Amino acid sequence: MLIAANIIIVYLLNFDDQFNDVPNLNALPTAIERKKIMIEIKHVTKVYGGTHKAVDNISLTIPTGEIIGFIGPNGAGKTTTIKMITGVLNPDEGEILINGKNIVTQPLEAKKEFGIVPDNADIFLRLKGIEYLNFMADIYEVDSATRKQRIAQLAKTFEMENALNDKILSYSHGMRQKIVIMGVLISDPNVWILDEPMTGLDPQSSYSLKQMMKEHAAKGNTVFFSTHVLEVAEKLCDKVAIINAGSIIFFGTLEELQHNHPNCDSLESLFLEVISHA
Ligand SMILES: Nc1ncnc2c1ncn2[C@@H]1O[C@H](COP(=O)(O)OP(=O)(O)OP(=O)(O)O)[C@@H](O)[C@H]1O
Repeated sequence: MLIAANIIIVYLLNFDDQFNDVPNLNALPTAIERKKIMIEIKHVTKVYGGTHKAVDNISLTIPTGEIIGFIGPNGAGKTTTIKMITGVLNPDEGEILINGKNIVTQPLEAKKEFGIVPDNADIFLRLKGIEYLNFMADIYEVDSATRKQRIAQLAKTFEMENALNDKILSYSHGMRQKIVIMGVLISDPNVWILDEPMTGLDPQSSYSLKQMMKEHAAKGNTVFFSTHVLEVAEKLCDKVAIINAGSIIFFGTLEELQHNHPNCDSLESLFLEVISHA
């Protein structure tokens, strides 16, 4: 009896040791999942034209389960960074891993881990919306039952049901943005990377997208998006990364940012303060 009790105690102690930083055992799988690192940017530099350092030795570690806002003034290096994360451009120095896959040396494996909404939604203009969605579903091997269900759901969310049989060429800017977002979401990637995703969206679609971003992160996934709209970043993000002239000048929570600058009462004033001292 005593031996059995000892075995149970030793087991419980070891169990507790393994998870001693997890406060709630009911939340165990999510807590462990959230410790995973999804995007690792290590000492990355990009030089245009041999001389212009658009991105200068930046490092960011982005875990799962969080929404990260990427903010900075015009020309700071946001799009260049996003293009390197997604394999559109190769860094001149450093490396980028998406869920452990190197975007330069393992591009096919790395690209399966994320979906990208680029800043320019003018793509595949000669295709009909539905053809584009099926094309994206084919690339990511989404089976027909799943794609049918996702297309119906996304079309409803973004109020695009009546537009899917029209050519993308005939769409407004906002509708083009919506079809690109739908094309990304159809494969349900773990990591969402979005470059200025709210631009051109009407209030309802913008609201829906923000809700979807929150739900996606709450499920233990990662959302990384650039924006100039600081109110959006303020309300939506778990953390912000601020880039200025190619360098990361802050990465952390808004509380941490505010702690460093107690006189500022909004992300806008914090942002202006940080940029002015950079
Ligand atoms: N293809 C290119 N060739 C040369 N220079 C470039 C190229 N693309 C960007 N740049 C320069 O690199 C810098 C960073 O540009 P980038 O587009 O990454 O900034 P950004 O933060 O996304 O800006 P914005 O908020 O205005 O979209 C800028 O000085 C820009 O002029």
